[in-house]
Amino acid sequence: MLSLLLIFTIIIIIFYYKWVKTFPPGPFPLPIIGNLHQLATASHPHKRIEELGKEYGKVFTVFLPLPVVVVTGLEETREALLGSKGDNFSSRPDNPSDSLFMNIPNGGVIFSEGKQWNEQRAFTLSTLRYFGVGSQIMEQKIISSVQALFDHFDKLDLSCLDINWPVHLCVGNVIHEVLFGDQVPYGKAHEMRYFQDLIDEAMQMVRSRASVLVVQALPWTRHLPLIGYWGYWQLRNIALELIKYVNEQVQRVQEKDEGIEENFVSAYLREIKKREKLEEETSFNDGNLVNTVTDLWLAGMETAATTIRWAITLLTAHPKVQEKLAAELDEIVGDRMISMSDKQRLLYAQAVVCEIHRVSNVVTFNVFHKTYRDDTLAGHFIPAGTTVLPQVSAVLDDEQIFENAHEFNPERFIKRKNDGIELLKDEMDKVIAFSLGKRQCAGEALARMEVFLITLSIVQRYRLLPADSSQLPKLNPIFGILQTPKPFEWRLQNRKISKY
Ligand code: HEM
Repeated sequence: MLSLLLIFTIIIIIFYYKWVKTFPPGPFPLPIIGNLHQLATASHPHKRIEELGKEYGKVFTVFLPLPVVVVTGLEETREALLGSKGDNFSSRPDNPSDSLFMNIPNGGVIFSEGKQWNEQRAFTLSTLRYFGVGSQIMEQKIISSVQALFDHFDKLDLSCLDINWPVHLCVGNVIHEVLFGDQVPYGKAHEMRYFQDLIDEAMQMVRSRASVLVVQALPWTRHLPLIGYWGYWQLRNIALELIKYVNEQVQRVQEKDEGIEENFVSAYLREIKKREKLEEETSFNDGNLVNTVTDLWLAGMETAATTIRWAITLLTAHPKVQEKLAAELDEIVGDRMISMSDKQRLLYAQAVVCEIHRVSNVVTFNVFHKTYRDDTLAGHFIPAGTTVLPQVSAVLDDEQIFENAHEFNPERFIKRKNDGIELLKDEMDKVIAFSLGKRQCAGEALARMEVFLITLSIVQRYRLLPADSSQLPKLNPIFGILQTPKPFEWRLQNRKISKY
């Protein structure tokens, strides 16, 4: 009996390693746990992934314990996500931690796939455009949020303050207005503050708990006591609270509360009615409305706000870059409000903002993709249904692409000539912070406008200094779902009295 069991186990192991060989090579996996032991014990799993990329090439497989094909090279990411293969690499795997924020199965736009995703994404992009993303209408919304931030600063002691929360609310208000039609005044933002703290708590849990990784790898463990609670249900409860807030906002729009302008939710409600009349199968319904809006609210607030916090941190740590940037703003914009139409003349600012996106590198792990059918990548066979991780953070950090990648150096995107400077557009295109192709960030145009206008408006108005002049901000990040800067205390010095 024992020898039969042994033979059976050996056969299973032989088949396991034959199956392992059908994927691109990577670190040696163990049966059952794959490479989990190598990643779960790393203090920063996404950095460990980057290191593996150096060992095994730009396309390799880690078993968690199911295979994940990791792509860490720029050319390989372009091959997978752009051109003829782009469609095939655009599906999403069904993963319990990715569905934490789902209100209905396959709901929303970030983690859904197939026809439902197609419909939600197309509607999201066209509605964001309709509400002015990429035009002066959105510019006005952003500037009015910046103005509210400055009015708030005017009431504070600027000799020592933590700008984290005010900046979050400034960015949060832009997406709040797009989605729900109004902004939240600084004096009445207790509820938003509560949700911000809740999101921070969730990020902290994901960062510090091995149980989260265990549930992600072995979804059935979420039904076990303790591991399930720590690794899934506690996070799910936070997600449900956030979904409940979005639900209340949707109701406010439905009941047409006073002061609410035309917004994403009202456009979505109209779309539901339109599709009902057509009597065709559709993913537009109340459940998906809440799901898509939750996706946009969370993705739209956290990533852009964190990038702007990085901008402020990096510019404080690099006073020469800050002063050069302020000088360009003085020369080209002067005292008036900055506008997107200034962008083409603000060449140094463009290089600085591009370097901010690269160095802040906020998305630690990209969202998983999945292939629909068999394919190849960099000469490797990739079977249908394989989970693929286009690890954009590894590209932004790659020393072979960006010399001295760990340094904040906007000059890398600039060619100096006798009569001025020229931007190195091909180099800037390598900063793929928003990923590429069919799944490329749906809020990219909005995020770029926010980071550009908010960062530059702050530098135009204030000199960013450390509250304690003997201490510059530390640049080693806190790793979590996002890579965030460490808390810091600032002194803001008015460069001049603003005229707007
Ligand atoms: C600096 C800020 C931002 C960064 C760095 C960023 C980055 C990303 C990345 C890396 C992805 C995953 C792409 C992939 O699957 O390969 C993504 C997806 C997404 N982002 Fe952003 N994002 C930012 C801001 C925003 C904003 C402001 C919004 C909303 C208005 C937004 C909405 C989305 C959505 C809806 C998706 C899912 C797209 C899909 O699966 O079709 N993001 N973003």
